[in-house]
Amino acid sequence: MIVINDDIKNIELGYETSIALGMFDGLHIAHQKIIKKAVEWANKNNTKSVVLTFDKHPEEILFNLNQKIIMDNYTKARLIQNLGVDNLILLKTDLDLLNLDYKYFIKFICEKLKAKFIVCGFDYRFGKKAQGTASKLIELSKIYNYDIDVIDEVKIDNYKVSSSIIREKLSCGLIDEVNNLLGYNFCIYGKVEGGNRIAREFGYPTANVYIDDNLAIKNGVYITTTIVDDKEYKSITNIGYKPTFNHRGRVLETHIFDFNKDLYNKDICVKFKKFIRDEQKFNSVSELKNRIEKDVLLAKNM
Ligand SMILES: Cc1cc2nc3c(=O)[nH]c(=O)nc-3n(C[C@H](O)[C@H](O)[C@H](O)COP(=O)(O)O)c2cc1C
Ligand SMILES: Nc1ncnc2c1ncn2[C@@H]1O[C@H](COP(=O)(O)OP(=O)(O)O)[C@@H](O)[C@H]1O
Repeated sequence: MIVINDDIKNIELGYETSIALGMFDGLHIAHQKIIKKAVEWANKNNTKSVVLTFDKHPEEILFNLNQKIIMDNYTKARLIQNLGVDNLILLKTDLDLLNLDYKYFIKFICEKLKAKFIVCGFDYRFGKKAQGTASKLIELSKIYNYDIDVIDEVKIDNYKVSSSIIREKLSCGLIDEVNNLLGYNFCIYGKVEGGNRIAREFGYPTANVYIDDNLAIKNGVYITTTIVDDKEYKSITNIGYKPTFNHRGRVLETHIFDFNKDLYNKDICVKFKKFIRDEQKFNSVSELKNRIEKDVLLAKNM
């Protein structure tokens, strides 16, 4: 998959495309439905599939909010790649982009990205003051000569599947419900970096991945599995700031069961199954070690 992260003015593709439009935070089942349509159309019509999205949440820029997100762009890109997409375009998101007239945005999609098929969700909005809508895309399809599909609201157990509901549930540690709405196990992809090398001394080495402060996931300890080199292992994972050590920066730390290999610089994927407890400040390393022992026992027996 080719990933383009640039200013809209600099982007142009040299072939006809089938385009999925959306923010796609979480890649939940409705998002997957939209993207799969674009991939199917591209395969049938011998064009390339494109996911066109923003590199930052528009609300963060428009309202200067510290907008919580389900996943970072790295994880999003890996999941989109797994759906068989040819190109991921992450538009550089600033006020200039968000203030573009919606007609300019459609012109860009048709002329620079050479869209022959466009698919989006029923509530997709774009352009200045969110004036661009699915019905405007339908209207303009005759002028620009592209096919269009608009995906209806998807519901599970009477819940509307939406990124904001998933964010809310993630921030409460409700992983079962999150996984149900996503249609897969919530996961974080990242590269393993070095830490303080304390954990191996007390018997629980942890692969460290530094993560965004604005990821919605609740800090704490989770039962997980970790994928290393395409193999999936059982694991236990802490997310947070390691208050026992006055650590700076938010980190995901995963201890993989029955595993003993160097993981530095490796790309891993941690899949979340269940929240066990909040992260705590312990008075000593031995208290922390005792608690981790209990967590591990619990995780192994589940
Ligand atoms: C299962 C598990 C639970 C953890 N719980 C906490 C916790 O409650 N509080 C805390 O400060 N650190 C917690 N940690 C993180 C440890 O502090 C961390 O692994 C240790 O400081 C070693 O860091 P290092 O990888 O930089 O050597 C936990 C780690 C694991 C694997
Ligand atoms: N079972 C395991 N789970 C996680 N990491 C492991 C495991 N076995 C070996 N390792 C290696 O040990 C490193 C973690 O050890 P640790 O003492 O916590 O060091 P650091 O502080 O640099 O993370 C991992 O990055 C990985 O390279």
